[in-house]
Amino acid sequence: QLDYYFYDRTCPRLPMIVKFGVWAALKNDTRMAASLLRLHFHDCFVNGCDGSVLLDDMKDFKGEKNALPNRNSVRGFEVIDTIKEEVGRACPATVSCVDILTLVAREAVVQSGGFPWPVLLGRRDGLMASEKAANEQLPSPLEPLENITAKFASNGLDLKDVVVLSGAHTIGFAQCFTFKRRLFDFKGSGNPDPTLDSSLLSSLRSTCPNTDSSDSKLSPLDSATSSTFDNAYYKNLVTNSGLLESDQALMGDPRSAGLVSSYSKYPFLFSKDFGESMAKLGNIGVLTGQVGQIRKKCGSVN
Ligand code: HEM
Ligand SMILES: [Ca+2]
Ligand SMILES: [Ca+2]
Repeated sequence: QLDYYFYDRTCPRLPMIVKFGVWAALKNDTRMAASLLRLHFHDCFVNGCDGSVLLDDMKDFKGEKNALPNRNSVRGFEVIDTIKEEVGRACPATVSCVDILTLVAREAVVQSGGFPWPVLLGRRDGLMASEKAANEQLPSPLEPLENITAKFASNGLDLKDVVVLSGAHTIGFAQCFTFKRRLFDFKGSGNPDPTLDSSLLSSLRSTCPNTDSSDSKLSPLDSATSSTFDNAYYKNLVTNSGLLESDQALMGDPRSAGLVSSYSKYPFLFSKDFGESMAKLGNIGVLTGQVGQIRKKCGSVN
């Protein structure tokens, strides 16, 4: 029921407004590309792509913004709100917040040097959000690949999608607390993670000293090219230079390691597969037809 031309007649300026809105946001803050891409992922993994992540706490439910994986971590809501207002001026009550977020995620990748992919449109905004579902369904960097793969599987995504979509970590940053146990006392061993390159280890230890006060310091997910959407993420994994445990864990299973190796050698293959997996991600649990609504403001239901 989604289609590529959904707003062609009703909002022809939509693509330009999204493009400009993302450009203006990245001009001030290149990291925002990563944050917007992640916001789309965190929406689609919790009750499908329905804009739930954008909702503030309401009278009858707690939103997802304060769920553990999101609190003090996801960002970019103001960018979505600004674009939504602009779209609303051009085409009142026409374009859903979730479609804007989906288009923004692609635009963020393209403006960071990645390739575009076709995006189906016509998703409608959901009426609720769930802090509990966000806590339960979003993957943690500390859980094993099997668990992460199971969370993807419950959204209709397979191991290949896990490997391909993890490539989103070619841009953006992580806070020290998300990977710190690799640096000092890995799983109670008293030693650092043996699958962490020693020169990366020493530079991470200087960014993230072994004190609680370093917990929110930032380190690039891709130490080679943190603001370019390329295949350097996979090259890093091949040389034990992934940042998160869940990143480096892709080398720990022969099936995922094989894919990592291919993407490290063939950037075009990565771009093609990334687009295909992003299209799958963007179609998870969508609302169409008369279900849901077109929100007036992305932070609240009408
Ligand atoms: C495979 C399981 C995944 C895990 C365990 C994971 C975990 C994380 C963690 C812990 C961070 C750092 C958050 C912080 O420090 O505040 C992060 C950042 C990020 N994640 Fe993931 N992630 C996963 C998959 C994905 C997917 C599928 C995408 C998008 C398609 C994605 C896109 C991003 C981006 C772009 C950032 C950087 C955000 C920024 O700089 O604001 N991640 N992820
Ligand atoms: Ca959602
Ligand atoms: Ca990169």
